[in-house]
Amino acid sequence: MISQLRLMNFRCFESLSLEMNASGALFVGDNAQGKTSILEAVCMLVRLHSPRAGRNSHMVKFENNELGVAGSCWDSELQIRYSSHAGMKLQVEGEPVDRQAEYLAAGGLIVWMGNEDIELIRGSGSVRRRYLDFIGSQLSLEYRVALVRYQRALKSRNHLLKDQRSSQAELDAYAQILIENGQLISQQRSEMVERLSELAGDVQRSISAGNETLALSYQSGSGDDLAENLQMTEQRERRLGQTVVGPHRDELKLTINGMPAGDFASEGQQRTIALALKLAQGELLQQARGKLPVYLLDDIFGELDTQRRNAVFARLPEQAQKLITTTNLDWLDGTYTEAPRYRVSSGVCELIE
Ligand SMILES: Nc1ncnc2c1ncn2[C@@H]1O[C@H](COP(=O)(O)OP(=O)(O)OP(=O)(O)O)[C@@H](O)[C@H]1O
Repeated sequence: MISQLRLMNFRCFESLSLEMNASGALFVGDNAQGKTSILEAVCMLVRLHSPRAGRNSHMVKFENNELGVAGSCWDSELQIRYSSHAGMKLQVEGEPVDRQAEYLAAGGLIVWMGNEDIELIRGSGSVRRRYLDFIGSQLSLEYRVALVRYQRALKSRNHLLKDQRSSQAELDAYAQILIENGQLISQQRSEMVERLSELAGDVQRSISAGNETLALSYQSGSGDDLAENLQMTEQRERRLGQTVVGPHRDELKLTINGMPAGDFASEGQQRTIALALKLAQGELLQQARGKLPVYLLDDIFGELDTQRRNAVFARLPEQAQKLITTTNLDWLDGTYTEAPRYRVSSGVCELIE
C-alpha cells in the first residue's frame, strides 16, 4: 500500500504531501482541479508508468523544469525526479538506482480503472496490448525487460527497412532480438489471457446476474514460428518499410455470448466488460504475486448505475487500498464511508473534516 505521497511541480500541483491509510482516500472536486493527477502520480511512483501522459515532460508543471514524485510504498521509500535535460533520476531508500528494473523490484502493484477503459472494447488492438503489457510487467520483471528490448529493436528494424541502403546483416541482427524477446512475450501473453478469461468471465457473470458469457482469447501476430515468418515476409517488409509479423501485431479477442464484443456489445455491456477486465487484472495480480494491488479508481462511480456500482464494490477486495476520485458524493450511499475525504481545488488538496 501507499502510506505517503509527496509531489513537487507535478501537473497542476506545485507541492503536495499526503499521508494515506490502509483503506485509501476519496478525492472530491470539480473538473480540472487535479484529482486524476494525484492518481497518475501514484501510478508513476509505483510503476514508472503514466496511464495518460505520452511524454514525461507533459507531467512537469507548466513553466517549470523539473518534477518530483516521492513516497512510501509497500515499505520502500521511493523517489523520482524528472527534467527534460537530465531525464529520469530514481532513488530507492535514499540511494540512487541506475536501472528502472532495480527500482521496480520494490514490486508494488496497481490496477487503474477509468471511464476511458471502454476503449479496451472499442479501441484498436494497441489499447488491448497495452492492457496486457501493464499486467505482464507487474507479473514479472523478465516480461518488462523483454518488452523494452523488443520495442527498441522493432523501432530500429523499421527504420532500417525504410532505408534502401541498409545491409542484410543489420536487419538480421535486429530480427534475432525480435525473435528472442518476442517468444517470451507471446508465451506470457498467451498464459495471461487464459487466466484472465476465466477471471473476467466470472466477474461478467456476477455483474450481469449470470446472463452474459465473456471470453478472452489470444491471437498471435507471430504465426507458428516467428523466425520463419520474419524470413518469409522480408521482401514485403522492405516494400512496406515496416515489420509485419510479431507480438506488436497480437490481438486480444473479446467475445460476449460468442459474438465479437467490439461489434455487438451494447454500451452497457461494454462498460461491464471494461470493469470485468480490470477487476480480473486485480485478481490475477493478487493470485500470482500474493499481495493486494492498490486500486486507482478515476471517476467511475458517478457514471455507473447502482447495480454495477454495487457489483464492483462487492468484487473489490475489502482489504485493498482504494484511491477514488469523484466530482460529487451523491452516489456514496453508505458504500464506502470509512476512507478519509479530501477536497481538491486548483492544485490544492485539503482534508474534509
Ligand atoms: N503539466 C501541467 N502543468 C500544469 N497544469 C497542468 C499540466 N497538465 C495538466 N494540467 C492541468 O491540471 C488540471 C487538473 O487536471 P486533472 O486531470 O488532474 O483534473 P481532474 O480534477 O481529474 O479533472 P476531471 O474531473 O475533469 O477529470 C487541469 O486544469 C489541466 O489542464
